[in-house]
Amino acid sequence: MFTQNLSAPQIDPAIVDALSEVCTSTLGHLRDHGFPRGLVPNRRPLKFIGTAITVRIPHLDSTAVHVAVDQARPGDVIVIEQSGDEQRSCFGGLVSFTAKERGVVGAIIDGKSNDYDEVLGYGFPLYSRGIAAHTTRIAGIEGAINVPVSVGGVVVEPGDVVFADSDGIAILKPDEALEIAKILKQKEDAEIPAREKIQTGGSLAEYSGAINYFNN
Ligand SMILES: O=C([O-])CC(=O)C(=O)O
Ligand SMILES: [Mg+2]
Repeated sequence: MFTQNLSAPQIDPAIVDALSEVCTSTLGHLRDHGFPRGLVPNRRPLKFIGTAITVRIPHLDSTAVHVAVDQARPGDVIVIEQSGDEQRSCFGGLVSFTAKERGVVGAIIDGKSNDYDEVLGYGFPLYSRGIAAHTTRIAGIEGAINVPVSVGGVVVEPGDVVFADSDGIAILKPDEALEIAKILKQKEDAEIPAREKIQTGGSLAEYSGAINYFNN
């Protein structure tokens, strides 16, 4: 069975601008959910922020990936669940080439990727569970586009904000993203005077508060 829902509205460009100033791991200091686990980037440095187009495929059949990538919009991120099959690749050179041509800014694949050198040559950034020669096929079995999916233990809904950089991936809701970006910027800016103080003999443990736990 194939399901195809319309793509969700795209995220406000102000979200992309605000998040491009900050790091995913700054959010990691502040909360514990929304970070897909076990996925690795195909290059570093890397950074992309965009609107999730989600795809769920069964282990063998990447029919829905090809259809979704064809229909992607500039600024989208393709987010793929492989129904628990982490070993096969559904995303190689031609899929990456097409995605890039459509203006897709990156991909998150809860499976492997292939055509490593070719994808690198296109400069197309993606996160996956690594590289594999064992791939999916166009088998016409089943698949779903723009349904909630699970990647690296995180539920991603169509229209969610995908915020990825060299440190990892964070999945945000559009209505929280601007406020989060502001908090992350404040936190990162606070490190500027801290670095200056440390250079002149100041204490890291005092800055972080760690010292408070060692005062006997
Ligand atoms: O065709 C696929 O599904 C994967 C692949 O090798 C490519 O994208 O070039
Ligand atoms: Mg190929």
